[in-house]
Amino acid sequence: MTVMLLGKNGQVARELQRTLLPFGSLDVFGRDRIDLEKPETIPGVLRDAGDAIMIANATAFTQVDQAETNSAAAFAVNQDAVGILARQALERDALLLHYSTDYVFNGRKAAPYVEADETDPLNVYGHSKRGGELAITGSRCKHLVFRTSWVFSADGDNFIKTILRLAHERPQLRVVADQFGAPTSAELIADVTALAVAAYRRGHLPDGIYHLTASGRTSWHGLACHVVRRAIEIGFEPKAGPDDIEPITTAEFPRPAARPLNSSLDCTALSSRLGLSLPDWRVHVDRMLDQLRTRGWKP
Ligand SMILES: NC(=O)C1=CN([C@@H]2O[C@H](COP(=O)(O)OP(=O)(O)OC[C@H]3O[C@@H](n4cnc5c(N)ncnc54)[C@H](OP(=O)(O)O)[C@@H]3O)[C@@H](O)[C@H]2O)C=CC1
Ligand SMILES: Cc1cn([C@H]2C[C@H](O)[C@@H](COP(=O)(O)OP(=O)(O)O[C@H]3O[C@@H](C)C(=O)[C@@H](O)[C@H]3O)O2)c(=O)[nH]c1=O
Repeated sequence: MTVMLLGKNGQVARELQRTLLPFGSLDVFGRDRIDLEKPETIPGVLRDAGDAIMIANATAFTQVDQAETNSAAAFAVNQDAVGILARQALERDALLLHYSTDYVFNGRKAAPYVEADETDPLNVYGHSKRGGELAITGSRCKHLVFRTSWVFSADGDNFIKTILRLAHERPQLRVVADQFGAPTSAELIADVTALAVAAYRRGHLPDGIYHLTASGRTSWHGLACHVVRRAIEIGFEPKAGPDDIEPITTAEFPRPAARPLNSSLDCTALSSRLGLSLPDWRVHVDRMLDQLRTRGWKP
């Protein structure tokens, strides 16, 4: 019983190497084995690897601003490769696990987004990820797609580490305070993925797209202030404290890619089916900071 996992060193990929183990022997495909910017090479590589009961795709072109100028790579990895994986899953009758993003929405809804809400991505990354979703749902393969948001882990590159670094370099920071969402740990995503797969196998969870984030909401500014405050409490010594982080508007921090103002995802569909209470976003942020401290991580 082989589980093919695409992605090796990514935030979610690393955690899935822990939580998918009970479902079969893991065959991990890093960039060295499959380059998803060349989607046409995927069928050959997977054929040589043999059969599988599950294909988990934790890869993506995740550099949101770079996607604006390298849309060919973003669409190859986030859409075209995903379509090929869906066909591979269908041919093998394997379950395809896949991840998508809050950035498929335009962020203009006042309330948290539910799965059935209309998508309307604002940037190339969001368009390419929506393309990946459609490639799966249009393929008739067995699938679970989890839309998540603002992902972090102690191993990965993410906003939290960026803010810790900046706070150690500069006495003052400026961070947007009008984009809202739920910071979500790769650990939580991988844990809930395993629960979802188990429920799927028991027939308790149908194929589909599900929202999966931590609970609660904050802005990037709220997250940055929390991170710096907590970091000081556990012994980091940044130059900037929480009061030195200026709240600014999106317009005051121009970036190549537009980002949604409301990134909140309503996770009721998944949590109610799994009988789960998703933890507040602060729980795993604090855990990650503790991990960094214990490891002696230097910002
Ligand atoms: N990061 C975030 O804030 C969010 C992420 N998501 C989604 O969650 C999923 C996981 O994201 P996350 O773990 O944060 O991503 P990371 O950026 O941490 O990791 C990206 C992964 O994609 C792989 N990859 C990228 N390009 C290629 C390529 N050309 N060929 C082969 N492999 C490639 C990398 O491979 P290797 O390990 O070999 O280097 C790595 O495993 C993605 O679908 C993403 O869209 C959704 C919302 C927020
Ligand atoms: C570093 C920094 C960022 N910002 C702003 C810019 C942006 O609006 C916001 C987040 O910045 P980042 O570029 O780190 O995050 P970004 O790459 O937009 O993060 C997104 O990644 C993709 C993969 C997803 O799917 C999304 O869910 C989301 O996590 O914070 C500041 O205001 N000040 C700063 O010093």
